[in-house]
Amino acid sequence: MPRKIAAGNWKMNGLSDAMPEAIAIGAASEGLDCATVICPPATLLARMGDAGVTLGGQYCHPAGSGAHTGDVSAPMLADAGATWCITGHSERRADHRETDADVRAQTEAAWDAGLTAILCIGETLEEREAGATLDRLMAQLDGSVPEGANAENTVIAYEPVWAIGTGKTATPDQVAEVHNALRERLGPDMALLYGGSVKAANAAELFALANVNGALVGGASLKADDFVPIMRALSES
Ligand SMILES: O=C(CO)COP(=O)(O)O
Repeated sequence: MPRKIAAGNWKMNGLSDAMPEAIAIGAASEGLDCATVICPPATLLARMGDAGVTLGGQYCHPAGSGAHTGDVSAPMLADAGATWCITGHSERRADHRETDADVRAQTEAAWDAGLTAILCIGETLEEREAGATLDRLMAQLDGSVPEGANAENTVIAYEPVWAIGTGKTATPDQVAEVHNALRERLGPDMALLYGGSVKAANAAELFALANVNGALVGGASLKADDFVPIMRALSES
């Protein structure tokens, strides 16, 4: 059985006054039948160690250290308290021109530092409208999932690019079609998360789908009042 995971991606949001949100999320996560992971900006990782929530990075450089100004490595994330790391988020693929090969190298670096990777894939609206969704996703898996990926070291997040931050959640049918194909491809044990405008109002119907094992949540993970109902819906699913 795949594990259930409610993951929050805070993206480039969060100053030190966000600590009470993390603490409230950590407190609410106790006793739930799912894992809760918050991926804050790197600047908050170390100080969120006491919040009682599992932590992840949002990206890691393929190298462990070196002359890479402004970057953060997987060992640094682990040193700051992270045990997870997002790789291949579409915003990084777009903003930083990260390729599948880059994502693959980052994922290997995350594993080497003992981090579990949340590896993201997703199609653009153009690709969906061209009927190329599954081909695109399978190509991303081919290119970015390293040899040796398993249910312990890797979670796959399906995030349609057109559903991120737009309020346009994929329909349950659209999510089911993709997740069923991912399940067939990746085997019975790997956790498959959906991401893209997940909120309390749509979480339960997404988690009711057979091959949805959780969510990677952006905007609705920033406040405990928004995220905790999503965590609870997953726990109860
Ligand atoms: O990109 C996402 C999570 O990684 C989804 O973001 P939103 O939940 O804000 O749409």
